[in-house]
Amino acid sequence: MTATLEQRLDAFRRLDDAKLTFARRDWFPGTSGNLSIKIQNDPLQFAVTASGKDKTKLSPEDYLVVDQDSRPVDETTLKPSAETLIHAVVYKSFPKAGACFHVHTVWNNLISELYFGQRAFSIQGQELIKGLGIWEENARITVPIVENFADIPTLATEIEKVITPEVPGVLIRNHGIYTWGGNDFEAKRHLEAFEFLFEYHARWLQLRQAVVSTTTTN
Ligand SMILES: CSC[C@@H](O)[C@@H](O)C(=O)COP(=O)(O)O
Ligand SMILES: [Zn+2]
Repeated sequence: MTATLEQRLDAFRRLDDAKLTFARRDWFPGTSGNLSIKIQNDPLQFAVTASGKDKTKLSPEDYLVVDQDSRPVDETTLKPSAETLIHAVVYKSFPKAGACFHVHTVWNNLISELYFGQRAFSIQGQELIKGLGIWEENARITVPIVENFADIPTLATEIEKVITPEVPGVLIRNHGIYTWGGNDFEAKRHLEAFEFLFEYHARWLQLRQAVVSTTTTN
């Protein structure tokens, strides 16, 4: 069964909302980023951003529906995001995922490079970890980091190997983050929580260094 017009329009409208919210935060520099919302599981179909668009704007040609092989369901001149395979990996790995968002920010890039040696970034005891749906006291989360392979099937395979249901995100080295959730509301909350944690940690390292330098020079 294929997605109905009503389901498509609902997914496109939700993508518009998420896209404009993230665009206001400058989370799509240089046309980077891609977003998807799942329409159905069996067979898998999801709405995804078209490749190379200015994601700070709305147009009638912003999204298309693709299948489990990341191929357009309808005849169209639009090209799905170059990274559609990664969205497909997320939906196939976690059938409860309903939306998947990808952004490039300075903070997620800095953290991905700083901790690439460990292939993971861990943080503990931050209130915003609850924004990831993890409510345990003094929780510690670990976000995997993969190499930024130019070959997207390779990148998608590497991501498939490291993503877990416990932490809804993966960093790509010097590239960006993929995060997901049960629906667009949850995926947005996860993305905001991750970005807060990355920025907090990077700024904390800077401030700590500044304090150490002042105390050692005085
Ligand atoms: C223009 S830099 C970003 C791209 O290389 C890619 O990483 C990206 O996020 C957007 O690709 P797109 O094909 O528009 O979905
Ligand atoms: Zn990207």
